[in-house]
This record gives sequence, C-alpha cells and structure tokens, in this order.
Amino acid sequence: MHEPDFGVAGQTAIVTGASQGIGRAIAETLAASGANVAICSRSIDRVGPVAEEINAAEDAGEALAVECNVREREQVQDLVDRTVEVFGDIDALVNNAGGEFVAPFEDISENGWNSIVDLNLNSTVHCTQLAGEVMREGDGGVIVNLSSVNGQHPAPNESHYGASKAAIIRLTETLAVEWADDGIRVNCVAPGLIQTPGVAETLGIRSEQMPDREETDRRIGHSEEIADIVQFLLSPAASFMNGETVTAKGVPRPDNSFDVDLGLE
Ligand SMILES: CCCCCCCCC/C=C/C(=O)SCCNC(=O)CCNC(=O)[C@H](O)C(C)(C)COP(=O)(O)OP(=O)(O)OC[C@H]1O[C@@H](n2cnc3c(N)ncnc32)[C@H](O)[C@@H]1OP(=O)(O)O
Ligand SMILES: NC(=O)C1=CN([C@@H]2O[C@H](COP(=O)(O)OP(=O)(O)OC[C@H]3O[C@@H](n4cnc5c(N)ncnc54)[C@H](OP(=O)(O)O)[C@@H]3O)[C@@H](O)[C@H]2O)C=CC1
Repeated sequence: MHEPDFGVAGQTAIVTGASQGIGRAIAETLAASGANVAICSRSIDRVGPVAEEINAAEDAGEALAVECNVREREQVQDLVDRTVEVFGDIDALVNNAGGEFVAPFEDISENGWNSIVDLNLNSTVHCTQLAGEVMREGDGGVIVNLSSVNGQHPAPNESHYGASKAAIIRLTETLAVEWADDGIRVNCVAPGLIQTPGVAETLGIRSEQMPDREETDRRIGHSEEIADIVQFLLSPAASFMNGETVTAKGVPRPDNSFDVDLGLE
C-alpha cells in the first residue's frame, strides 16, 4: 500500500526572516522534522537564540544562524556560501522575509514604494538566483515563496505590498517552467491574516486574543499553520506540485471581519 512521504529529514533548508513569526515557525517545524536549517535575519542577536533553541532540542536537525539583510545581495551570497560550507549543499529555500506598512497609495513616497518592493520582491530574486545556482549545479531542489492573499486580491492601503506579493506569484510560475529541467520545484504560499509579532506591531493584535488552532470558525491564523504547508511543499508528497500557489486563510467572513478587534476602520 502507498504511504505518503511528508518528510524533510536530511534536507538542508535556508529560511529567511526566521527570528520571529512565520519564518521562525517554519525553521522550527523543519528542524523538528530532521532538516538542517540555515536561518537569517537582520540581527544575529535576534536570530541567534532561535538557532540555539533548535540546536538544544533532541532529535532535531541542526541550525546555523547568519546575520543577513536579504535586501543586500552580497549578504545573501554570504548566507548561501556559509550554508554550503557548514551543511555541504542546499536542498530547499524558503523566501519568507518580508514586510509592509499600511498607507494610501497617494501617500507612499518613491523611497517608501521602493523599500517594500525591495524587501519583498527583490530580496526573493537575490535569494532565488544565488541559492538556485547551487541547486542547479547540484541535484536540484525545492523553493517556497511567501506571497499573501493581498497578492491575489486587492486590499486598500496595501498597493505596494500587494503589487510585490502578486509579482512573487508570477515569478514563481515562471521559474517553475524555466527550472523544471534542473530538477527544481518552485511554489508559493499565500496566507491570510496570521498572528505574528510583525502583525501585532502593525495592527495591534495581542496573542491572548487568539482563538485556538482547533477552532474551525472564522479566525486569524497561527504561524504553525503556514509552516505545516511549507513542509508539505518541500516534501516528496508534493512532487507533482510546481508553480502553484496554496492559499491558507481559514473561512473568511463576507465582510472580511475577524473574531478580534484589529483596530482598523
Ligand atoms: C481586514 C483587514 C485586513 C488587513 C490585511 C493586512 C494583511 C497584513 C499582512 C501582513 C503582512 C506582513 O508582512 S506583516 C509583517 C509586518 N512587519 C513588518 O513590516 C516589519 C518589517 N518592517 C520593516 O522592515 C520596515 O519598517 C519597512 C517598512 C520595510 C521599511 O524599511 P526601511 O529600512 O527602508 O525603512 P525606512 O527607511 O524607515 O522607510 C523607508 C520609506 O518608507 C516610508 N514609510 C515607512 N513607514 C511608512 C508609513 N507607515 N506610511 C508611509 N510611509 C512610510 C518612509 O517614510 C521612507 O520613505 P521616505 O520618507 O520617502 O524616505
Ligand atoms: N502575518 C501575516 O498576516 C502575513 C504574512 N505574510 C508574509 O509572511 C512573511 C512573514 O511575515 P511575519 O512573520 O508576519 O513577519 P514578522 O514581521 O513577524 O517577521 C519578519 C521576519 O523577517 C525578518 N526580516 C525583516 N526584514 C528583513 C531583511 N531585510 N532581511 C532579513 N530578514 C528580515 C525579521 O527579522 P529581523 O527583524 O530580526 O531582521 C523577522 O524575522 C512575510 O513575507 C509576510 O509578508 C503574508 C501574508 C500574511
């Protein structure tokens, strides 16, 4: 009988933006499943403790923490080089680092626009080209990009973010075709609203307001619910998925409201 293989044990995965939130949950999930993870953020003081926690866990993969601003291509090259140096190869890349601010289109300066496109889209290009080079020269690999429901549907005051996240979906689809012969699968996850420190900062949601993961009613999501999907996409079970975007947003209300007060108009 066929048994599905959702495993990632033995893989080496780069996870960007892993000091908190969704990226941290992805790193911890993959490591708990036996993958080695190279994790980065802009501050070694913030990402270092995540690696220490993973390395202290029994039966988990190993973690390497690297200070790397993914907007800086030479820092991304250093992340890739150190990953290969320590773990020998790169099997998986999760382009998670990203962010936004909320503002009406007419109030976004040229620098403001560029900072969000740079953080979300250009950083994905840097990491994918540089880690992809290692994968293409080796025996292939798997890439998962973090898009957003805001890359699939319009949301007011998110023009820069939505445009950058929509572009990530088309980049994913294009690379899935271009790199198929290199043995590389490229897929996207498009989360709805997930409770993370970044969202708490932007929207003021407190973790004690969060409903349990078990609740199936309309609610805000947990980082682990995105991490589980990323692990699936990296695993052999997803071998026939390429160029896809997996949306995870629970059951939205028709008016897009949530069970917690977001403090939004
Ligand atoms: C129903 C509900 C569904 C709601 C649905 C909501 C969905 C939310 C989904 C959540 C998605 C997430 O990503 S949540 C994660 C959120 N966390 C984060 O974003 C934290 C990470 N943030 C950052 O790294 C930074 O703050 C980031 C925004 C990228 C800017 O980085 P920089 O270092 O380039 O920053 P700065 O130099 O300070 O700013 C660059 C320019 O941006 C401008 N800028 C910065 N903040 C601005 C603001 N609030 N309004 C206007 N402009 C702003 C500055 O004025 C600068 O332009 P000039 O003045 O012209 O120079
Ligand atoms: N939360 C949500 O509702 C949703 C999130 N997403 C996407 O998921 C991803 C993660 O979001 P979330 O966990 O909420 O974000 P958080 O703001 O909570 O965390 C962002 C992470 O990225 C790191 N980071 C930020 N900028 C850089 C940079 N330039 N270089 C390297 N690392 C960086 C931060 O680390 P440090 O500050 O230490 O550098 C931190 O670890 C993003 O791409 C986001 O757009 C998509 C849809 C919904």
